[in-house]
Amino acid sequence: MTPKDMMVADANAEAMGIPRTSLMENAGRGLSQVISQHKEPCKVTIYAGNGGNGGDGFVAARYLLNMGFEVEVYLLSDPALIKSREASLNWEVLQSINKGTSPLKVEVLKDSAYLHPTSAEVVVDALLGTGVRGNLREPVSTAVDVINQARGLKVAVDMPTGVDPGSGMVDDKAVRADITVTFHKVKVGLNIASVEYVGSIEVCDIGIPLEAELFTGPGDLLRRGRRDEKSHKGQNGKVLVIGGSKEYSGAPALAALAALGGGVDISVVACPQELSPIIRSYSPDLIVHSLSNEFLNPKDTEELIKLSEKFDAVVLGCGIGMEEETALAVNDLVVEIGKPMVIDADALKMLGPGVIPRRIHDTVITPHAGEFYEFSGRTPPQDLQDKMEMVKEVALESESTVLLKGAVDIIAHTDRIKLNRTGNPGMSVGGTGDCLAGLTGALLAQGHGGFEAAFLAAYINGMAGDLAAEEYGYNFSATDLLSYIPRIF
Ligand SMILES: NC(=O)C1=CN([C@@H]2O[C@H](COP(=O)(O)OP(=O)(O)OC[C@H]3O[C@@H](n4cnc5c(N)ncnc54)[C@H](O)[C@@H]3O)[C@@H](O)[C@H]2O)[C@H](O)CC1
Ligand SMILES: [K+]
Repeated sequence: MTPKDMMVADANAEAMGIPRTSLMENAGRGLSQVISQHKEPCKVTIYAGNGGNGGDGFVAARYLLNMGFEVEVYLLSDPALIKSREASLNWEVLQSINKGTSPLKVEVLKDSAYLHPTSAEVVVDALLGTGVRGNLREPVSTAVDVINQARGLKVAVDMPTGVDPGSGMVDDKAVRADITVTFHKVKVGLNIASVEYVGSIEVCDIGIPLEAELFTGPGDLLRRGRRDEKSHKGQNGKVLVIGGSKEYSGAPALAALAALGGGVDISVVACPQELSPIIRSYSPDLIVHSLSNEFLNPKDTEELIKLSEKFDAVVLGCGIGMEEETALAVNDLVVEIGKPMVIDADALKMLGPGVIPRRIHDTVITPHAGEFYEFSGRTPPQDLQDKMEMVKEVALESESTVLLKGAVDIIAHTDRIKLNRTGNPGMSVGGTGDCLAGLTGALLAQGHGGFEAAFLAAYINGMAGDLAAEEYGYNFSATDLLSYIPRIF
């Protein structure tokens, strides 16, 4: 997993009720167990940084003492600069252990000049883990040299300090560990980095449940990038919504407004001519592009393909209707539009098999069970596991991300799968699916890949529905839901 995946899993676990102190406790205890499996009680030196990695070291020190080890802990930072509450708490615990009765030495080394070689039989690198940024600064940098010069067994906590947890690259120098004890899952950088740094890898379970990764949670919002402080118009995404028909003028408008709630700078509805004054009248925030006729048809395709070039993502299908000519246009547009695309509602029923695989850009399809059947010819089974398998198969066959909407949304792409359980029975009201499609388009336009855009949109849309339900019970409309979307961000 990437460092970001780890941050998300951690935050989702916390939202599930598992305190960060428990995760750190499990990490430190796991680390001490690995050490005790390799060495009889002896002298251990722990070099600790001011982040969570150092915190794991503080916890391990406590367990090692209980096992009969002699422990010295060097904190390479001002204790006032310890980053997290859980690391601070564990630092305080070390202060309260009686140095007279326990073979423990704790020292603060703010300056590399005070670092000396260690003769300990085990040397622990608890300097930096997944929170490392940029080149190693002092005194951490010198501490890496001291660890590498030591003769004892070198144990790295989570990552050898100096190895980038995402890329596995070593810029200047890194700890050359004999063993790396990593938590929950192997970080991608460990798999890429040379074995001379990583040594042998031991994965330690710290009690993060499967659900913290399988289900979306508030931690997933950490996947969003920061908005550029000097943003100019258009930089945060432009979405084109193609939809609308005689019966359905609200659907494309809801999708376009949801895209604005999702943070894009520009959201345009392209709709049949006779609808455009109606859609314009809904909101001054919407830009409306008139097409030729009373329904989408092949006469419009060339114009739409050209228009789409100005956008970052396209949402196709909301309220588009079921005219035969519309189906012809939809089949062309899916293949010819060279942008990430969300395909929703009626458009899904019109696609011939194998049309989507001819696209080169990310595609997300957002069917409910009925549309899923019309698109794939398969009825989603009741059993969740079986349903997950089926969604995965359809995602593979259609070379797209499939977001099957339901009480539990299932989102699949290649071998990846996510479940989303935000939302409530009030969301069976018409239009909430259009909001979801528009939101997904917004996230695609902002650079998220199809899979991530889809599961984030499902989470956010459901959360917005849950806020609406808090206010109105289940008697809310899609317009009510819309107004809550920005709050979730
Ligand atoms: N993710 C989990 O579920 C758990 C993680 N644990 C451990 O915590 C670390 C991640 O903690 P974090 O505080 O985010 O990061 P670091 O410990 O790596 O420290 C960041 C800290 O270090 C300083 N710093 C950053 N870059 C540099 C640099 N180039 N030179 C010098 N100093 C640097 C800066 O002050 C940062 O704030 C994870 O790896 C696990 O070991 C848990 O305890 C268990 C749960
Ligand atoms: K480390």
